[in-house]
Parts: sequence; C-alpha cells; structure tokens
Amino acid sequence: MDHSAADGNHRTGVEVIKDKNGVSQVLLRSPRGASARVSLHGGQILSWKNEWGEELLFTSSKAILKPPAVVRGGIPICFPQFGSRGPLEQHGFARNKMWTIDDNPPPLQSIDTKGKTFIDLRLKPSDDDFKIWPHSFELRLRVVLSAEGFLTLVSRIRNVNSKPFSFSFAYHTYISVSDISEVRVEGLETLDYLDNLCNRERFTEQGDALTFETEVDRIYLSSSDAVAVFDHEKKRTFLIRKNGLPDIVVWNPWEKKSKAITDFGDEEYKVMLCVDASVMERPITLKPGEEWRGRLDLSVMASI
Ligand SMILES: O=P(O)(O)OC[C@H]1O[C@@H](O)[C@H](O)[C@@H](O)[C@@H]1O
Repeated sequence: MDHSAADGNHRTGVEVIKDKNGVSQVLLRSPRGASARVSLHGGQILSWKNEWGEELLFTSSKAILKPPAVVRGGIPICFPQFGSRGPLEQHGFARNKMWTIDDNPPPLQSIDTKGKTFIDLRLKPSDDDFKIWPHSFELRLRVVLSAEGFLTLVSRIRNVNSKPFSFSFAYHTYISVSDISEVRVEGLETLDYLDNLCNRERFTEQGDALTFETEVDRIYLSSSDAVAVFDHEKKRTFLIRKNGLPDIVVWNPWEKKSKAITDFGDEEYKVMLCVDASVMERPITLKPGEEWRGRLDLSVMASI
C-alpha cells in the first residue's frame, strides 16, 4: 500500500506494507536507491541499505519476527528504561508496543527534510502501560533517509501529565560488521565507562581505540557527539553522530553469551556490534509540559 493513497498526504518514496504476521512496516526509499524499513511494532528500524543494496544493520538469522518478541537486530527503541536497572523489564516497553503513523506531528524545524524521505511515528501509553509506568507521555519518532542514504532518527518525548517523570533511553543500534576482530571504534578514548560485566564498576578507557577480543558490555559516559566504527575488512566506516544522548553503550556478547541467547546464532557475534547512543547514567526528568529530544545521525563512508 502506498502511504500517499492511505492518508491523502502524498510523500514520494514512502510505502506501507504488511509483513506475514500482519505487522505494518514503512518502507522509505531515497531517489538514489538507498532504503530503510521501519516496523510499527516498537518503532524499530529493521533494515537500512545503501544505494548498492548492501544491508548496514545486523539482524540475527534466528530473530523472531512475530510480536510481542523484539526483533534481534536493527535499531530497537528503548524507553522509558534502558538496561535492566529500574522498575521495568530490560530496555523498557516501547520496543514491544504497537506504534502508529503520525500524520500531523508538531513541527520539527531543526530537521531539514527537503529532498529527503521521512515518516513520523508515535507511541502513546495504553492502560496496561500506565499500570506498570504511571506517567502520561507522547513519544514521537521521525525517521529520515537522505538522498545519499544517511539515516537520521529524532525522538521527542513530551510529558503530558501533571507530575514530573524520569526516563532513560537508547537507540540500540546493531551495526553489521564483516569481522569483529578487525573492527576499531574511535571517539571513546580517555572516557570513563561503567562495566556491566563488573557490576557496573567505573573504569577509564586507556586505549587509543576500542578493539574486540572478548565480551564487551560497557556504558561510556558523557561521550563526544561523534563516534566512528571502522570495519577494515569491508573498508567502510560508520559515523555515529548524536545529540541529546550523552552516553554510548558498546555491546558484543562474544562466544559464550551468544550460545545462551535463543534468538541469536552461535557465531553471529563475529558480524555485529551494538553501539547505542543513549541516556543512561543520568536519566532525563521532564516537568509537566516539557519535551526532550534525542537525535541520531548514521552515515557510512568508504575507508582506506
Ligand atoms: O537481549 P536484549 O534485552 O535486547 O539486550 C541485549 C544487550 O543490550 C545491551 O545494550 C546491554 O548493555 C546488554 O547488557 C544486553 O545484554
């Protein structure tokens, strides 16, 4: 189904399709052939391809595509809790709720959509959500694909309640890499991090760049707004730019943990890396009527 036909609001390059489980997905296509696929289940980015049709995000071959499971891969949106600490299930409930297409979002001036393909999604809490997290919010997500194939995600969270609330948040980004042992992450040098594998003990990053030879699960604190992931074998570099999201979680389950994750292949840790722009250490507090924004810009370029 062409979204333009569905709502009378013509948008070139935007199509709404249903997957085999009846879940709607929005397909964005740039004029140069790049594409992104977003599920209304979780507002999750399921796929991001460059103009040559190469998939840039990792999705497990064992991913469960039927709700309420969260697809193992792509970019799940984690809200109102990221991680396991807090009153809610790990990574919050937004990633396994049904979102809707938002045809009349409030203006978002800072995002130039000229010549770009985009969609706005929205999540409002259900009565059941309210029982486990008693706060009224509006969560909006704009997904923008530029002609060159760069992907921008902008989330807006508004407190529509009469009392303040606090939350953490993440774009839980599964990057596809060719060989994890050949990957280098730059932009985290000298930062303090909390190590999830050592009961969140605080350390300082000593190396020039982060490389991988074992399980990693770290929360880098107050990072700069640009981090680069170099994939030597593929000769490409992912540039992750962010705004409003101070922390970066880096996760690779490595060999042993991979075997314990049911929707993840035993060897798949070799071809993925999560680099999650997030709000983790210091949750955001919104007073009634206040709004928070968090922006992620992903681009990929050839490296030498
Ligand atoms: O299996 P989940 O809930 O999607 O989480 C995967 C991983 O997500 C990472 O962000 C966390 O730091 C890890 O601790 C966690 O294991």
